[in-house]
Amino acid sequence: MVLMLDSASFGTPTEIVGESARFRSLLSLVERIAPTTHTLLICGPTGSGKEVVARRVHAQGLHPGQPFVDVNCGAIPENLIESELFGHARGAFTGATSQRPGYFQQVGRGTLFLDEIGELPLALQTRLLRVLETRSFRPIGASESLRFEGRVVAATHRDLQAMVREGRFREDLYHRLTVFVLEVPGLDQRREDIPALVTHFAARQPRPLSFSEVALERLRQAPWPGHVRQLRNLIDRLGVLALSERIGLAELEPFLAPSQNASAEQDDLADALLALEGDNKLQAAENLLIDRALQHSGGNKSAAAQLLGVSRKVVERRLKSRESRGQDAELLLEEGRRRVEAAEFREAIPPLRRCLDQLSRRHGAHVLQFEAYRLLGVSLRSVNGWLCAEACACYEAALQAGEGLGYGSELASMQFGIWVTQLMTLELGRARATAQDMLQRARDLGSPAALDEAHVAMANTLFWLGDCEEALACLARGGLLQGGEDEARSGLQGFDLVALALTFEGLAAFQLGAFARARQAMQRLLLRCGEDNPHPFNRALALQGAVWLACLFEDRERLGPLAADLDSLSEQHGFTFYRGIGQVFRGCHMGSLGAFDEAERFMLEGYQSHMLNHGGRLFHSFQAWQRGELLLQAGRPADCESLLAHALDLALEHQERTYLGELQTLKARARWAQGDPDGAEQELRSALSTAMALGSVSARIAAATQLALLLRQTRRAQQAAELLARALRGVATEAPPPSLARALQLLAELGTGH
Ligand SMILES: Nc1ncnc2c1ncn2[C@@H]1O[C@H](COP(=O)(O)OP(=O)(O)OP(=O)(O)O)[C@@H](O)[C@H]1O
Repeated sequence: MVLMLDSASFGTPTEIVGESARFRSLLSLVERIAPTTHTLLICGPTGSGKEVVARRVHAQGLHPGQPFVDVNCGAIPENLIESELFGHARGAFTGATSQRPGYFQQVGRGTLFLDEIGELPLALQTRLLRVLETRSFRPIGASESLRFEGRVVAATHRDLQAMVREGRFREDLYHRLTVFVLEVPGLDQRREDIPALVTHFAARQPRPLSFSEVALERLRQAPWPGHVRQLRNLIDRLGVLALSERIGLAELEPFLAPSQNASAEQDDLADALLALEGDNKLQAAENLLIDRALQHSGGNKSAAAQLLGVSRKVVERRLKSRESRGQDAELLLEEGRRRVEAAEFREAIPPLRRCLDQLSRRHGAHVLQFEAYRLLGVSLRSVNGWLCAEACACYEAALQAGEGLGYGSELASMQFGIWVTQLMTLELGRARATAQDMLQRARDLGSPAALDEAHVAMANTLFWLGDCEEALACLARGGLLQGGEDEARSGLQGFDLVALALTFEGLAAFQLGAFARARQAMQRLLLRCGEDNPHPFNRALALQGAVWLACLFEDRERLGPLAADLDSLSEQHGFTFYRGIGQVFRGCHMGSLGAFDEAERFMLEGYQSHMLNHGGRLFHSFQAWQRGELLLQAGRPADCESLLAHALDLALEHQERTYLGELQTLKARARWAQGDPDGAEQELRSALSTAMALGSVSARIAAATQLALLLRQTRRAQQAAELLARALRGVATEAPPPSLARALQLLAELGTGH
């Protein structure tokens, strides 16, 4: 840890060199952000100049006369870091003989530079977040909180986003820190700056050096994996050791070649150490060294200590502290498990986080790590809902730790949890990859329950990706289409997989124009919706499928009661997502009765409060289609068009293709209603080709019907008849939905010249 309150800290601008376009644009960003109080994150490779930039921010900030406190989060021993940051009251713990102000207090209104923020243990990340949110902190053992008046500038050379995904960095803290991010480019990104930097460092030598053009060029071309710091070190060495003050290629080469080889080897070694498991690489490297020395010495501690160049006592102390850390981790895990078993999920989170912190420094602790990540994932999910990204990251970490430990079905369950989150957040590409892994895992396990679940997951994902034919084929491959009325297949999670399979069978069949089959699926779902279904969640699943199909078939009589039933059942049992679906369909029903305002209110409430606010975006295209329809009918075509434009963007961005044709058709109708038939015609033609490309018969019927109406209105009845006839060719007319009946009616009218 370095604590610096040097002269540069109090307003003297730190010299900073760099003329390249990339560096100049960084400096101009600094100039704009510095005189604010925003928290900043500075990213860039080690030695690129992150601290120099932080000092520049301070110097150009609102309080350059206040302290600049430099804290290296990776270098403070973990047991001291809390008291170093927050300070402590007298007697707060053994050895706290006097009160001590922490850095948050020492910094006053100045800048607290948290270097290597990625090394901060999870428990302290939580505390830091709280300080940033409340602008106050409480020293250990103190009764009163103090106000934090300074500014936090954090820096890291790590990929914090990846750490968030791995559950090693808190997502909420990440978002708090990344409102403003300054990227310091590595030296390889701005070689133009090398000559100026060389001149700058050369001038600071006891004997100022000068460089020949070729020598400068050689330096410009050389690799600089240690960036500016490595360059500065080289010039410093030249300053002391070069025989002449004028540096040509001959003087330079001996310093460059061997030192670069040596430093490259050291870099390789350091990189290998940085790739060790766990958060605290220093601790991991130390463990590795001690273990290796003990191996060489055949377990003799004195001989190992000699190899390490320390006393035997040091080796013993380190081994002991490692042992006690291990015991702590087991106790913490035990406490976490007890809490989870007592459904005290919120209380289970802190001990589990601490446990994982400790385990991260231990090798081969996969069993404990698996269990701790699993329990933490369960707890986070219970507290924050299905869409909690941190919970998902915990499941992913558990999956990694548990691989090869023989926890087959537990891992499959966790993978299902990950898939649900990916699906709900519309990461459809990743959801498909996860479903694929689930299929493979289920086959390896030889578990029919896991296999059923994986097939349903894959079919569901394929449906949203717009591949309805493949979704049906997948259900068939999984043997999920032949089930009788009372068939019960519940997978590993205990859900009614038959209800889900019927839902996606019905929806996919509808899109493919197999309307009789879709109606049959709806009938079978209706049988599972009744009050006699003893499992509320399974009832909600069946209701969801039935109400959705009733809406597609414009079956008003069923739509209203089913939607109300789904809404109240979900409210009663806290099924947030299904509550949202219930309300959207209630809106659809009210819209069909002409109660537009109330319908819109229900739809907005359903989608925004119960889905979007919880991070769920699935169902977005369907609800936008229905809400757009409502706006159009209510005489608000401009609102309809802008809603649809946004919905189309989002759907395309996420590959959510199922309802693309419907969205495009509706957008075209909105344009037509605003007096732009040419624009509408173009859009309808494009909707028609989208529907063809996706193989969506229902979207094809909708687009062709509208286009035929438009052509008829613009005196091209012949063309209209041909186009519609072509579009309807081969469509099965058995049990048609009203949309097909209307299309057939129009075709008949066009044929008879009406
Ligand atoms: N643009 C610059 N102008 C002048 N000196 C610089 C510049 N960038 C870096 N330096 C010098 O290079 C050395 C390394 O810079 P600094 O400590 O800011 O890097 P860093 O990215 O914070 O490194 P780390 O990730 O290891 O903390 C320092 O001696 C600093 O003075």
